[in-house]
Amino acid sequence: MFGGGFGGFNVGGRPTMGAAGRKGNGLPFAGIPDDLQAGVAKLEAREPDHGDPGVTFDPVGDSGRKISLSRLLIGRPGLLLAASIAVLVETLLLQAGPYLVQVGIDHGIAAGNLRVLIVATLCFVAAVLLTGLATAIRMRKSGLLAAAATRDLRIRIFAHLQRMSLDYYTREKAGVTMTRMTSDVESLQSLLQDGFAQFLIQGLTMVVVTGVLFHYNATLALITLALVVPPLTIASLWFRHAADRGYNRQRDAIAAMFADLAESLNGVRVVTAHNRQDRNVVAHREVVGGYRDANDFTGRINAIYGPGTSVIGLIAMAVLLLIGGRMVLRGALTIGELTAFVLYINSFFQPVQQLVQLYTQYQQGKAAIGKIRSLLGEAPSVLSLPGAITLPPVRGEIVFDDVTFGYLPDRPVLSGVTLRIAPGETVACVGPTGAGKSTLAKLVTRFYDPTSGRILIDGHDLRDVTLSSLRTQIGVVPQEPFLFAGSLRDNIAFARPTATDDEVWAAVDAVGLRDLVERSPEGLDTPLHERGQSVSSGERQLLALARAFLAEPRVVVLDEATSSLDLRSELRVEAALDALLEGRTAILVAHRLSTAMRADRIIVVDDHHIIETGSHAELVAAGGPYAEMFATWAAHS
Ligand SMILES: Nc1ncnc2c1ncn2[C@@H]1O[C@H](COP(=O)(O)OP(=O)(O)OP(=O)(O)O)[C@@H](O)[C@H]1O
Repeated sequence: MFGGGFGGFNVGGRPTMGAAGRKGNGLPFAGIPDDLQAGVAKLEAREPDHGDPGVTFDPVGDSGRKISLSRLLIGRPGLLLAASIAVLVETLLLQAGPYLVQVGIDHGIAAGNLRVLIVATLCFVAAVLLTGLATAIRMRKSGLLAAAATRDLRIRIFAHLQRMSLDYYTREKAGVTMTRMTSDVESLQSLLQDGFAQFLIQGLTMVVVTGVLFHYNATLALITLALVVPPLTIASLWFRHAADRGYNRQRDAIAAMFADLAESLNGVRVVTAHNRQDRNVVAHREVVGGYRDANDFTGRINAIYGPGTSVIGLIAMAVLLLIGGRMVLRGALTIGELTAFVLYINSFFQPVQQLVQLYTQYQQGKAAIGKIRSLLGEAPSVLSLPGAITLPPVRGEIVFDDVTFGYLPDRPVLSGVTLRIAPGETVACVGPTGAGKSTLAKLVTRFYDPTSGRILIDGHDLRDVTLSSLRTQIGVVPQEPFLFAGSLRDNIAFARPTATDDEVWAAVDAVGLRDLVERSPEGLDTPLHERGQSVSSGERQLLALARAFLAEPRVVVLDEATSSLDLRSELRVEAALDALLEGRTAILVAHRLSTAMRADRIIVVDDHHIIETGSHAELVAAGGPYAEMFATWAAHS
């Protein structure tokens, strides 16, 4: 849309103010000149219409409608009906060929009637042309059906992933999740686009051909079926069983391959720095080997089943040539009928061959839909309860009431924690590595729910309020700030995309980033690279603070970055922090005691508990663990 091209945005299909028109950033936007209006209208008319996806985001849960292949198919009844009619016409017309050959031979050639021969030939050509037309219509309609169904499915999976809680992402590898969205959805798409239509065509062809065979000669038809049906049934039952196993194995192998690839790509810097490339290649060879084995297995079973059914068919054809030929010699069958019979038998076996291929495709689709269904069936562990209320604007009192929590049920990280943070108070949380400081912060933002006990904000249990109303009032600055590919402005205004330029600049100024923005070639519109690779680590921290500042939360939860900054950057971050925390309730997970010292109160977390609490001066005077930590720190700095 125009929004993308001009950096502006689009309301109701009309371009509105573009990037160039934003205050303090180049020339004022004067609108589209009259002489360009016609061109713009033309371009707009050519913009693709993506239609209504029919999927809305519900933060509480998935629509709950179980997905199945049949539901995906009947989701667009109009398209399905059109495609089915086209399939019917296509199949019937395809079978007209051998009949017209028989008429041409018996009533044209054998009877010496050129007119009949010409009419039969013309009918043949007409049938071929009409078949082509029906095929084109069928492909178009089923293509549309597949594209629409998989688009909806992709949006539904994406919405579900947005809803999932953090424990899901800890448990599941990103690559496996990516497989659901890519290869799984794609195998469904190819099944919907071509697979089902082919299933219908080939199945219908077999029925029509069987009828025609009986019409020509019931004895010969019975002999044909007796010859082919038993071995074909046995072969198909074996194949079905083997293919089920094979395709599930293949899907798992693809997921493992994606998972390994995604991890290597995400960790490329560490891999390079630690010279792990060769070992990674060896490890990847293992997973790719697993995928090769899975493919090899399915290839082997296809190689047995495909040619096996071919051989059955061809032997049957040879036997029928003999039996049918004798009937012709006895005068019980005409040559034309025998020719048509043999041609029809060929069109009886071709569908069998095709159905083999389709069965494979069907297995893949079924395996894929099973995996997608179980993903969609997984409920987020943290969700807004049915009666949850909207959290009214808070003063910012936070209470931990006898809170126990562990990522694994039998391994508590925090146990019986009780703590009250007054509105506007800044509490720093210190303690040894792995003591549970970040966990405490994650509980306040309700990334996880306590195993027992309650966390209250202004007297409301976090579980009794909606997640969105809670999180709009809590600003989170994570230990490793994540920046998205997009402009500086998009990243700063991430939590409040509707913020005005003045508000964005105020946040920029509050964290002392004006220099960076003014130095950047396109000011606030300067694009940032994926994950903020194009800015320094200190700048990333400041941008994260600006983002939290702009969101104007009542409560700030800040997990201090552990990366060390030079003195100047550290002073800038500290000043930015002061601006952000001013007048707000704050929980700081402090990795530097210099940060902790600035807080109103310090809590020391160790051994699953809060072991000390008080101001810096009080704790130093108490001579406990904090005083010890402080003495060590002071001696080394
Ligand atoms: N997602 C998780 N799943 C399982 N265990 C986890 C998870 N996150 C953290 N842990 C474990 O919980 C404990 C507390 O972790 P936490 O991140 O709260 O420590 P911390 O005090 O913030 O440490 P640091 O100072 O290193 O940031 C650690 O033993 C850690 O291994």
